[in-house]
Amino acid sequence: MENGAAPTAKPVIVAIDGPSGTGKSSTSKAVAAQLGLSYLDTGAQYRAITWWMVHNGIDLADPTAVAAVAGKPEIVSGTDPSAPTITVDGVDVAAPIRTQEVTSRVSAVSAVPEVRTRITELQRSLAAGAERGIVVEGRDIGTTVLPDADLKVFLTASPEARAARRSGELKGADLHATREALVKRDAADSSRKTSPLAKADDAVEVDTTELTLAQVIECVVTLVEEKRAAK
Ligand SMILES: Nc1ncnc2c1ncn2[C@@H]1O[C@H](COP(=O)(O)OP(=O)(O)O)[C@@H](O)[C@H]1O
Ligand SMILES: Nc1ccn([C@@H]2O[C@H](COP(=O)(O)OP(=O)(O)O)[C@@H](O)[C@H]2O)c(=O)n1
Repeated sequence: MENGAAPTAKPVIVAIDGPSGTGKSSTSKAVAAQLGLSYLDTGAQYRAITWWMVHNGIDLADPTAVAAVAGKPEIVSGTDPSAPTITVDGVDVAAPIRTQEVTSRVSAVSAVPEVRTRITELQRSLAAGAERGIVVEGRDIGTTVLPDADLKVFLTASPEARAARRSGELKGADLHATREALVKRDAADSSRKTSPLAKADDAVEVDTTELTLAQVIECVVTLVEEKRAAK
């Protein structure tokens, strides 16, 4: 090796998909931080474009109107797992994209093919630029965005466990209402025509219902290390 430098490890690409509240964000951030990889929350990108549409008074019930402006907002994602960021036209939208207003509308916007094409391009370009590799979490990463990922994980959990986790986050939120909203969003995301929420045939499925977050993180880190060793 020239100058005695250690051989550079090949970048590793990890796709983590699954419905809401299965632990994708928490797991992906921790795995990326532990392994020195970049991290991309693709749900935040769909939330950001939805926020921009709401902010600009676009009629979200009209897919043609949404498609017509899909290329307008500039969405920038920071991929450091210890401090992920998201801006739209230079505005920090990390907080406003988590409001109920955005959460209840994001499935309608993310179902529009022109929106998906635009956001998918951004995701592929960020993944290609990640020098050490990246953990990308979402709904269609293993099936559509990065079908050649080194490792694909599909997280699941019972609707009850997922609702309990979510209402724990949204202080005071009604458990039943949270469960209903979550199941409704999953149904919309799974039934859309373009790139629905789905497990890739070659994804490892991990049911997190009875696992602690630490156990899920350990399981995924082990899977990544096995793949890395085999590269
Ligand atoms: N295995 C787990 N057990 C208990 N709580 C969890 C587990 N995984 C994640 N959580 C918690 O559930 C909530 C939702 O997790 P998150 O990672 O945001 O899920 P997702 O990205 O799939 O929507 C967070 O508050 C997180 O700390
Ligand atoms: N790869 C992805 C990621 C998210 N999404 C959309 O974005 C929404 C928000 O995703 P999210 O990951 O922030 O959702 P939560 O897991 O935080 O509830 C989803 O309900 C989908 O409509 C998508 O269509 N494709």
